[in-house]
Amino acid sequence: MPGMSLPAPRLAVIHTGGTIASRPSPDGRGLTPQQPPSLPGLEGVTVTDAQPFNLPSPHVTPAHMGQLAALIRDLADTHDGVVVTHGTDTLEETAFALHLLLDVPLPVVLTGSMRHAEEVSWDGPANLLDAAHVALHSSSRGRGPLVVIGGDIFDARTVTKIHTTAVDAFGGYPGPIGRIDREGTRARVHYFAVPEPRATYHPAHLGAKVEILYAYAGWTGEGYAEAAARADGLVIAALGTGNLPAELLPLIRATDKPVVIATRTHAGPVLPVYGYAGGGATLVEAGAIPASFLNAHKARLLLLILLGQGLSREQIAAVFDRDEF
Ligand SMILES: NC(=O)C[C@H](N)C(=O)O
Repeated sequence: MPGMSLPAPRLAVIHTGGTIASRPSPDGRGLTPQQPPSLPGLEGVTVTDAQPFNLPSPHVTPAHMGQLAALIRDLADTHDGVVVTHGTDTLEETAFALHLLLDVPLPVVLTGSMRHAEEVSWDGPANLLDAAHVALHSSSRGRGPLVVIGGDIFDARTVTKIHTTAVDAFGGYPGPIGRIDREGTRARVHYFAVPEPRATYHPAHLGAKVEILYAYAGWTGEGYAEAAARADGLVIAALGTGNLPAELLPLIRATDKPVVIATRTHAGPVLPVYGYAGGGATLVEAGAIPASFLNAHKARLLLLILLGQGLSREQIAAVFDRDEF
C-alpha cells in the first residue's frame, strides 16, 4: 500500500570475545577481552545484542559452540540475520560446528578482528558492519554459517586462518564464495557460488573426547597408544593425500575406535591411493576413515558430533565418505 513502510530488518549481534572485544589490560599483562565493539553506521535496522560469554577464542570449547547454537535457534524466529563476533584463533571451528548443528534459515555470519580497538589499524568496526550487511542480505540465506573478514565471504567448511597477524588473516582452498564492498552507505554483496543443501546433526551431547595427532617425518607412533586409550576417537593430521610412516599401520589396525585421517597439507582431499605400508590405501584397509577435504580440527568436530549422536564407526565412515557436511 502506498505510504506503508516496510518493517525494519531485525539483526541479532552476539558477542563472544576475541581481539574484536580486546584492549590492553590495565595491569600491563597484554590484551584481554573487555568491551565488545559497537556496530557503526547501520541505518533503519533494529539491533539486539547478546553476550553469552566474553572469552579469548583459545578458551572456547565445543560446549560453548553448543551454547551458541541454542541461542541462535532461540533468536531465529524473531530476527532476520545473526552476527557472531568471535576471536579469530578458533573462529573457523565455531563456524563449522554451527554449520553442522544449525538448520535455521536465517543467515548467521561470524566475524572478528586482527587488531584491537587501540591500534591505528583497528579492523573491528569495518568487519562488524560488513558482517551485518551480509547477515541481512537475502542472497546469504540457505548457505549455512558464513565468515566475513576483510570484505571476503567464506563458507564455514573451507575457511581457515592463514596468517597470525595480517588483517586479511583468512583464506582456505578454494577461497571466498563471495565479497562485500561498500559504496557510500550502500553495501554491494556478490556471491560466486550457489547455496548448497547440507546435512545438520542433533547430537545428544558434545562431550565425546576426540584427540588430534600430527604426523611428521620419522614418527614411529609416539603418543598414539596413549591417545587411543583415553579418547573416543582420533584424528590424524597425516601427510599429503593421507599417508603415514609404516609403524602407524599396525597401530591403526589394532584400534577399534574411529580413526579419521586428515592432512597437514593446507589444501586438497585425503585420497586412499598409495599402497606402501602406511600409504592411504593401506590405512583405509586397516579401518581408518578419510576426512575428505576437512582439515584436522574440523574433522575432529564432525567426529565429536557424530559420536555424540551415537553413530557407529561404519555410519561415521559413511558420513565422511559421502561428504554429508
Ligand atoms: N585476533 C584474535 O581474535 C586472536 C585472539 N587470540 C582470539 O582468538 O581470541
